[in-house]
Amino acid sequence: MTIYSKSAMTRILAGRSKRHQLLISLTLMMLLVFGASLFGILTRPYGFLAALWPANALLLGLMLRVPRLQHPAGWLLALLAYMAPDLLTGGEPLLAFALGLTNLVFVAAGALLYRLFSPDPPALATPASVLQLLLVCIAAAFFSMLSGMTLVRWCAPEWFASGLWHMAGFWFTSELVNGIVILPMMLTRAERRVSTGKAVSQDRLGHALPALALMVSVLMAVILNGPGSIGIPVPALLWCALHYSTRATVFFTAATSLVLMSTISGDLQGLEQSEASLDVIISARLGIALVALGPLTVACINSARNELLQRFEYLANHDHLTAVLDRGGFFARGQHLLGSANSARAPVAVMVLDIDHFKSVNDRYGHAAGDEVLRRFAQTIDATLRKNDVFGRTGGEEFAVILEGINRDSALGLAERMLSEVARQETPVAENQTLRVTVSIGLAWHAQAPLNELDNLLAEADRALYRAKAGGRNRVELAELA
Ligand SMILES: Nc1nc2c(ncn2[C@@H]2O[C@H](COP(=O)(O)OP(=O)(O)OP(=O)(O)O)[C@@H](O)[C@H]2O)c(=O)[nH]1
Repeated sequence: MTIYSKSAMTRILAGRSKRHQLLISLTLMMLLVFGASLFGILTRPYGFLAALWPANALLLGLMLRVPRLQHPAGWLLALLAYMAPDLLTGGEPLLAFALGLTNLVFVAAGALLYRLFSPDPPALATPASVLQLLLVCIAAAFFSMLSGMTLVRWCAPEWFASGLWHMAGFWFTSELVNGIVILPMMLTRAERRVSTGKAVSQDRLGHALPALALMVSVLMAVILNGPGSIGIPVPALLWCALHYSTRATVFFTAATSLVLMSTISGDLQGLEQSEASLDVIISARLGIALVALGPLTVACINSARNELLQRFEYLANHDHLTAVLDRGGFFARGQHLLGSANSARAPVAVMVLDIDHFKSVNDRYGHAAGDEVLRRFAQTIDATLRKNDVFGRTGGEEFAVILEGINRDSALGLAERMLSEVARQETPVAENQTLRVTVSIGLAWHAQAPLNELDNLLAEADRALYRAKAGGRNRVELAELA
């Protein structure tokens, strides 16, 4: 199953008061906007718009992930953080204000549009979310462009010497490409993949190949630097999308796009802002933005497919009532554990657990109550086990456990603890009525895991279980081994 881990921001904010959390979030937001704007300003040719402007997409992503930042104080502080680097680098106060407001228009429009799609914070996880990203970025870039064409033009008419339409195209594509390339980094959650059981060291070079191919193709694109350069990294990016997680693909796509953008914008530095050079940059930016959608979509489809496969695998190996391994899953994992215990010459313990007089629970309280007893019983036993122990439901009210590297006394002690935990557990079976059940356990322990089928070990434990039942139930019996 794919499990999403906590974001860095969530970890920083954990355990603090709400006010304290808001203060930390606002400070981090200001630092982010300030740093990203400063970086953008350094890529800005003299008297012109920046070649790379990640600040807006970063701020939008942050506001979407931490919605309480969308607060009057948040907007005001963000405006100041936009203006500060401009002023520190000798910018005109009025122009810095107009640019800051225009940047906020992108962020506010994006946040509003995402909220129209869904009240929940968006995540880049499905192909539909890539389409949503495109629509939001087009609309936000359009509104930001309108603001730029009015507010900024009024403050710095010289920026518009190359003509209104060209400037509109330049502004729009700049916001669009930065949005499509940067925003996914803020909207993708880390995926923790469940191990498939394959060797971890499996072909490290093979794992690195897509990334290496991408580096080579980006290098080729930079060296050739022609109109077709944008397409050169596409096959390698698609390979990365099929091979790595969505988050890694998002990172590779962003890095590739930023390299391509700075290469193309680098050509602008020192050039006259001729209509021809602006045309090239506008079309290149559009191309980069739209090309980036390909790997993002493939990564989302691939990750949704992997998640589905993992879900199927889970369903195929787990009992739907108790959520522990079913008979097939238990045998597959148990046999694997037995094999590794045998290779390590480690001791192994196998237990068979059977709830006592379970038939009478069904007969007296009904099948639903019996099901609840089974669920709670499974949870109780599971809570006594370690991560590597294998526990499953092997029959109706019969369960089994296999443990590696445990000595005889510890195995017996654990089984005794299971008896007492189960006997303590109360299960509601009717209104104002709870029920306690007991369990009998047959335990087979080997000082060194035998090269045996799991079936045989279970049969040994089963014979011990039979004696536990015959001996009065609610007890553990140790198998007498040859
Ligand atoms: N509620 C419920 N009952 C189940 C399920 N699977 C099996 N059972 C019941 O479990 C009972 C097992 O009863 P028996 O094998 O006679 O054993 P017991 O009553 O526990 O008696 P001892 O094992 O000898 O202590 C049967 O009544 C089955 O119908 C299930 O998924 N849900």
